[in-house]
Amino acid sequence: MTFTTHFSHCSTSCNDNSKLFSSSSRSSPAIHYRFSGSRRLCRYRINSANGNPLKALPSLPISESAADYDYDDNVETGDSHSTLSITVVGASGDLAKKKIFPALFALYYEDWLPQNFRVFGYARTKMTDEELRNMISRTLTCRVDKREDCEQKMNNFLGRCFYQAGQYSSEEHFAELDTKLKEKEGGKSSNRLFYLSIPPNIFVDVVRCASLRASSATGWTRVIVEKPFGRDSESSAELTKCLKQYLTEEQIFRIDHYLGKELVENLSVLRFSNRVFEPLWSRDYIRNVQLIFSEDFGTEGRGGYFDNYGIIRDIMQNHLLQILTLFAMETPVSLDAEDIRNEKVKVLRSMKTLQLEDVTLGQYKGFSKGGKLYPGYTDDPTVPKDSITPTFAAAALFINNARWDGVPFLMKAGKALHTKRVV
Ligand SMILES: NC(=O)C1=CN([C@@H]2O[C@H](COP(=O)(O)OP(=O)(O)OC[C@H]3O[C@@H](n4cnc5c(N)ncnc54)[C@H](OP(=O)(O)O)[C@@H]3O)[C@@H](O)[C@H]2O)C=CC1
Ligand SMILES: O=C1O[C@H](COP(=O)(O)O)[C@@H](O)[C@H](O)[C@H]1O
Repeated sequence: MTFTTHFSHCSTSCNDNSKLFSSSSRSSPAIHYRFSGSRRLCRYRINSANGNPLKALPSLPISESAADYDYDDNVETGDSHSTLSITVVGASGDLAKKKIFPALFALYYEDWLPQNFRVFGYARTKMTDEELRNMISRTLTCRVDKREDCEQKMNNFLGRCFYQAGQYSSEEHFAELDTKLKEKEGGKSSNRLFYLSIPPNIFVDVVRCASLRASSATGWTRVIVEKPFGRDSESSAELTKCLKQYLTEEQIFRIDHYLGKELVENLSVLRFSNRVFEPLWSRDYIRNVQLIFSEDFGTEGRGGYFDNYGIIRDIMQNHLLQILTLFAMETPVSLDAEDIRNEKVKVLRSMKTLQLEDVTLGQYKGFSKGGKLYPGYTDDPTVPKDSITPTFAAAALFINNARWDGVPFLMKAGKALHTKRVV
């Protein structure tokens, strides 16, 4: 039997970050999960009723004038005495546009955010508040089965979005951000969340500037860090060391959004709660395991990040490796995060070091089809013309343990391929 894993497209969800928006500080762990001023407990998983991704409704028409939005400037937004300020650092980028702003809106739409929240975009690109709102409004969607008030909710959400331009290594610019945050927080006790939607090589600069000049003096400050966590084990260790100069471990939330995908989440349940599968889950019945990530679009302006990392660091080392370890691990003592992590580490330690002859690399070239021109990787203006960064990689990995000895785990990942699918 060949085991090929099918992954559905992403549902909006976070990993085990249940503490992310909670109002508790480290000294009061007992009240984790409850939003300040919120009516409900914080679960913040935003699947539609049938568990499928939130479906798109027509986007809000692009607003020409600021008057279209329900502005929130210093308006009392609830009865709570505290506020939540979410700053998306790298707000002009791909991840922010495609996933973070839509996910924040989904949280708001579903009533999972505290009453007094605001969203701030921060990046080097010059933008006004209105331009940020117009950019965000193009990506907002509502659930199909709950369309009521969708447009109104979008307007309300957009009215709570603000923008501050600045450099990532400038303490002065983060002090300006702090002034803006304070102005909108209106003297209330404030919790602050910084979402680092930027290339990892600038994480430390941002954390330094944000913690020295823009952290909350009256509530908690937390930071979400996106994969990849460094370029190699040395830079990853260095990154952790640097982050810890400014933050405690409890303030850092590392994200790999593939762990929030439905099938990935269900993998352990399928395996460990189903007695049919467990005896078949080994070299005796599985000839090979294939993990395939295929996108039908290229970098499209993301060269600033992608070209320094390439497809192995962008997809394989994190998303696909996480799935591989979940697939291959032994039964954990419990489904607690720490027990699962321990089993995953054992798989990684049993893996044979990857040999160069077991890897194939490639880079997509431009071509034309049916009169349409498809640009190559180095045609992207954000990519250096002489780049040799791989956009495609295939590798055969082996796990030297009793269960998987001799079974190849075939990983393939590529951008600008024929189809979009993760299999
Ligand atoms: N895109 C996606 O779907 C996903 C991305 N991620 C992760 O999110 C992070 C950001 O990715 P993504 O948004 O795609 O990347 P982008 O290339 O879109 O970069 C985000 C923003 O960072 C700034 N930036 C880009 N390159 C540089 C650079 N070399 N130096 C300083 N600033 C730079 C730019 O803002 P400005 O010029 O305005 O300052 C840009 O808009 C990465 O760690 C990635 O792994 C994780 C999951 C999914
Ligand atoms: O982490 C990343 O993931 C996206 C693909 O995510 P998906 O949820 O849309 O499958 C990828 O495009 C991007 O290069 C990478 O940084």
